[in-house]
Amino acid sequence: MTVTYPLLNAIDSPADLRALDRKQLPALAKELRQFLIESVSRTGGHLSSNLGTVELTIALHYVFNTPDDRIVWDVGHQTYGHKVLTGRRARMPTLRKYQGMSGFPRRCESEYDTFGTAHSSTSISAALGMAVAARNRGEDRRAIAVIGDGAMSAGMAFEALNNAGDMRDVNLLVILNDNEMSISPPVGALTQILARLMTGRTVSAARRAGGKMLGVAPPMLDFARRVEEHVKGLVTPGTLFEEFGFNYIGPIDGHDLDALLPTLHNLRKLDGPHFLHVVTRKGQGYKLAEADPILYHGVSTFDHTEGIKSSGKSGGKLSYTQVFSDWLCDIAAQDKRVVGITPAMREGSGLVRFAEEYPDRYYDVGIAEQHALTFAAGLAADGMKPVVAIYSTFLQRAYDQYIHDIALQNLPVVFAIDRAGLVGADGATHHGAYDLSYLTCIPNLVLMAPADENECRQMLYTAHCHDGPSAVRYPRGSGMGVTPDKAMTAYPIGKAELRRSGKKIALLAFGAMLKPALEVGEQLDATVVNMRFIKPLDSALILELAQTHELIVTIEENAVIGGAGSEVSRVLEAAPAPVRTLRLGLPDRFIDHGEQAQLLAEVGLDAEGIRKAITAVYPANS
Ligand SMILES: Cc1ncc(C[n+]2csc(CCOP(=O)(O)OP(=O)(O)O)c2C)c(N)n1
Ligand SMILES: CC(=O)[C@@H](O)[C@H](O)COP(=O)(O)O
Ligand SMILES: [Mg+2]
Repeated sequence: MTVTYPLLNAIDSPADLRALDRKQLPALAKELRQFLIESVSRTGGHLSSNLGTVELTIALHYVFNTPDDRIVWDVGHQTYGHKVLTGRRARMPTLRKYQGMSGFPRRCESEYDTFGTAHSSTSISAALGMAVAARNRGEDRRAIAVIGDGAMSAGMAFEALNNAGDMRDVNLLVILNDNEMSISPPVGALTQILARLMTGRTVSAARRAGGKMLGVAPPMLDFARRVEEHVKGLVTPGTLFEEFGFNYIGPIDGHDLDALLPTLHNLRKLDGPHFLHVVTRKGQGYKLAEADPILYHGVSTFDHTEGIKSSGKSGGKLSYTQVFSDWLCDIAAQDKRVVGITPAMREGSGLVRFAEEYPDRYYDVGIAEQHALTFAAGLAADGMKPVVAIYSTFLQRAYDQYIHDIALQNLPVVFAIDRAGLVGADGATHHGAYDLSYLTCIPNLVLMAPADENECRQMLYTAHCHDGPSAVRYPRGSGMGVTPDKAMTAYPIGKAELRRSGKKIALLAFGAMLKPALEVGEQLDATVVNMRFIKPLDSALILELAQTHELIVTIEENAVIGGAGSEVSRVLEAAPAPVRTLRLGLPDRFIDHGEQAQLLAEVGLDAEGIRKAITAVYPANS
């Protein structure tokens, strides 16, 4: 059955939307929701968050004069409706595809994408900047931050609230999109405060208590009422946000246009900082996503009439994440000191099984990477063996905590760094492109990159055995398909593995780059080394190869600037005679979204690209 979208197909900009009669908006919402289900089921992407913000997106573009009024979408994974309504409906089939539309707002993509997001909790800071710019230039426009309850748990959001609440003459609207859900089940005290408000448990409990006292003398009843008001004042987030200097409104139903439109119209006329609390359901309008918003948070292509089939191993191979998941449970069984920590990425980082088997040793700290690391440092300082499971890109947010709280104190924290290298569809904001550069320069770290799934398991064990900070960085998805050995054996620290002996050229491969390096090594009859350790490097082997080869090539899926190759060059300074080097890695530019294989080919890190780069500087068989 072909679905038609008469209202949606007539909207090429918010001006077209604003020309509609408001009575047409519920029908538009129905069309937009169905369009998103159809489109995202064909391309993959973020689904349940987008379904939960259909009415809010329509209401915002209907009431506010976008793009003059600025909307900043926190995380930005919920902006597919925004993109459709701002002239990009026809581009939805290219969503997150190579050279197609981004899955997040991007300033270069549209004037309606006022700020690039994807890492969470930046929207209030950015919107405040825009609001101050408007005030300083005497422009009458509004800045609106739309932030989820998960993103609200990050310290940066409160830093911005604290700063904004002090600026009475700035027109800023913060909209909390509260669906009681992050990617994993909600955690933290803020969740409790919001939940209490929304269910009204505390207030109605006080009211019931008051009711029971109906039979008693009026003074007591009055006292009960005062208790209720006091309790309500204490627990409502309105108090929390009003203490920050905001005028708190809500909670209102974020799917009810009859509530959203008048509220936003009124707020548009008010000056100063305001905080609107809307309640939505993640996955709204698609029963399967409503029932499991986490499963439908980020989806691959699927048949939306049947829903997602259970996601097992990809193509029969274990993913690196699954290797980590199994290892963590195995090491936890052996060592009671082991605890697992995630900053709100239980599913993505592979902690679901650990959370089920070791609930009292599992910590989801919310979207709070900085806190996650120093929390781990505190645990390690007092004899525990914390394992922080974290995406490479999100580790960037906790860089000083890594240096100041863990490395400087030489504390035994294990980092399981997932999504290292090019991640694919999420693009430039999510590639794990820099961890080898930003970690190698810090003292006290043992830093490893596995060539396959078995090495991943053994390296995690090596990290566990090391008495100091240690990290294993591995890519998104599966590896060579090598089944991990059940037995866990620690590698000798700083020792590489010679995989092929050849002539003249030596290829030093880091991590998953071993696979293409072996292919090229065969073609060029080159020596191939599985380096295993980025820190400490196997300097003895490097210097030995320098004396028997004419060209040393390093290959890493990390920025070539400051990466593993730079460290090899530094070791070669001690070589008795100079040797030619060639460093291959990610170029000094941001890499957009696409399939991982497409992106590796684009940057010349597939076998063909590596071979071409070598023969360009060192003609084959010369
Ligand atoms: C700094 C950072 N850490 C982790 C993530 C991964 N992440 C993407 S969406 C999300 C949950 C966001 O929850 P919420 O703000 O409530 O939005 P919802 O998905 O519920 O609409 C997380 C943790 C991120 N994007 N940025
Ligand atoms: C929006 C966000 O940051 C996460 O949803 C991220 O897209 C998850 O990435 P993976 O799909 O690699 O787990
Ligand atoms: Mg949420």
